[in-house]
Amino acid sequence: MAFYLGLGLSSLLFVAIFLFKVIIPPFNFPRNIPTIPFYVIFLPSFFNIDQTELYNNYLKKPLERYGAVNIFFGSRWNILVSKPEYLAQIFRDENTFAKSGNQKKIPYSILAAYTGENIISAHGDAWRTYRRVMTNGLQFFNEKPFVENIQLLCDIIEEKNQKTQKQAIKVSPLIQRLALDNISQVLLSFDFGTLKNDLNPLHRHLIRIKKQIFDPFFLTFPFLDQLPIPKRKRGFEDVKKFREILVTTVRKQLVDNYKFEQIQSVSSDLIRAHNNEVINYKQLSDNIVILLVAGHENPQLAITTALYLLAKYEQTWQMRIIDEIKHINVEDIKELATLPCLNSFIFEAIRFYPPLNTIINRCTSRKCQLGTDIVIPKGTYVGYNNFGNSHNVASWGITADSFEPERWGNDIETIMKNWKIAKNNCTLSSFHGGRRACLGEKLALVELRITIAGLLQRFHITLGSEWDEKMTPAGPLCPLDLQLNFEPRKDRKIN
Ligand code: HEM
Repeated sequence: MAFYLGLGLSSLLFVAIFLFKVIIPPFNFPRNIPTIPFYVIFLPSFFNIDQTELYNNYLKKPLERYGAVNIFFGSRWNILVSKPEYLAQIFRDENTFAKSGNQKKIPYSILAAYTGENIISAHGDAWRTYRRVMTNGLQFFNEKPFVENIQLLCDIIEEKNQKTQKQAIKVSPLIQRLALDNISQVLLSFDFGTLKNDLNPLHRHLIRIKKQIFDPFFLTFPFLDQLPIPKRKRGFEDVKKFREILVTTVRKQLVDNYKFEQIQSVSSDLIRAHNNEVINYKQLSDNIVILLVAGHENPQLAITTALYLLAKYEQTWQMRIIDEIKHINVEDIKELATLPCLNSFIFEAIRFYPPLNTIINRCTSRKCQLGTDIVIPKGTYVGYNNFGNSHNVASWGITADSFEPERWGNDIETIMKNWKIAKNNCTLSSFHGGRRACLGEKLALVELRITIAGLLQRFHITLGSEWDEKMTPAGPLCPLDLQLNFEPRKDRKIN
C-alpha cells in the first residue's frame, strides 16, 4: 500500500514539475519582455490555423512592440527575436550567441541523428574548418542541370495534363523531385534520378525519413525519442541506412570514377579534405547530408511559394515576367539576373514567405544583454522569427503585409542595391546574415530564376479551384498541399 502511495505521489510530483516547466518560463528569464502563453505553439495541432495566422493573432503585437518575447518551443523556453537591431547583435556576436544546432539541443533525437554536426549547426573551430573546405564549391558550380531538369519537369507536367484531362496538379511532390535532382547533380556529383523514376529506392527512403522527422508530435516533444518506441526505433535505423547509402553513392561516383582529382566541386573538396585527414568520416557524412537536405528543401520551399504567388498574381506579375522572359534563353543565367520583374518578384516572394520561418539554434555562452535592457541568462536558447522580421511595419512601412515586388525598385541596379541593404541592416533575415550568412543564396537564386523562366515559357499557371489557400501550420513555411493548373502556352518558346 505504502509503495503504491509513494508511486502515486512521485508521479504527481513529476507531472507537477513537468507542467510547471512548460507553463512558466524559468525565473531568471527577462521580465521586461512579454511571455507568449505556452499553449499558443500547440494551437496549429488542434485548430485549422496556419503559421502566418498564428503569428498575426498571437505574436505580431508583442514582437512589434518589444522586439523580443519569451516563448515555449521544442520542449523548452526560449527567447524569440524579430527586431532588426537585436538580430544584428545576435549575428555579430557569434561567441555569446553561439550556434547550437540539434546535435547539441536534442542530441538524442532522430533529427540530430539525421544531420549531425555540420556547417550550418557547428560552432567554433569545426565550423571554420567546414567553411574553409566548402565555401568555394558552393559559390562556383555548373548550373546546366537546372536547365535540363526544368525541361524534364515540364514534360512530366504535360504528360500529367494529358492523363488527367488538365485537372489541377499537386505541386509539392513534383518540386521535391526537381529540387533533389538539381542539388544532387549540381553539388553532389550524382543523379538522384527522381524525375526519370519517382519510385527509385533512395527517393522512397527519403520520403519515409521526412515523414518520421517532421512528425509534429515528436517535433514538439523530441525527448520522446529517448524512449523505446518501435516506430521511432525504425526511424533511427532508416536514417542510419540512408546516410550510409548517400555517402557511399557520392564517394563511389567521385572516387571510383577517378573524377574527384580533376573536379572542383563541393563534394570533391569534402572528399579531398577527408582523404587528407582534415575531417573525419562522421564529419564528411554530416556535411554531405546537410548539402542534400538544405540544398533541396530550402529551394523546394522557395520554388513552391514562388509558383503560388505567380498563380495568385497571374494577371499582373506573371504577365510581366512572361513579357521579360519569353524571348530569352533560359541557359543565359547572366541575362536572367538582369531582369527587373523576375528578380524583384523573387526577392519579394522570399520576403513575404521566408522559407525558414522560426529558427532557434543559438545558445548564450554567458549572461548577456540584448539591446539596452534585456538581460539573458547563460545557457538560454535564442532564435529569430523571419516572417515577423520581414513583415515588421517599422521596417517595411504600412505595406509590409502587401505583396509588392515594386518595393524593391524599377531597375535592376536599384533592386540589387535594396536587396543588399535589407540583408545588411537585418530587416530581411531569410538568408540569415553576418558571418553565418547562407552559403547557398547564389545557387538558390540561380535555380529559382531558371525554374520560373523555364516553366513560364511553357505554361500559364493558375490556382487550382479546389485548393484551400493555406500555408503550412508549423515548421518550414510554404503553401500547404498546393494545387495548380498548368495551361500550355500557345506562344511557347522552343529553346
Ligand atoms: C531559398 C533557399 C534558401 C534559404 C531561404 C536559405 C536560408 C538559410 C538560412 C536562414 C540559414 C541560417 C540557418 C541557421 O542558422 O540555422 C542558412 C545557412 C546556410 N545555408 Fe541556406 N538557404 C537556402 C538555400 C541553400 C542552398 C541551396 C544551400 C546549398 C547547400 C544552402 C547552404 C547553406 C549553408 C552551407 C549554410 C550555413 C552557413 C554558415 O553557417 O556558415 N542554403 N541558409
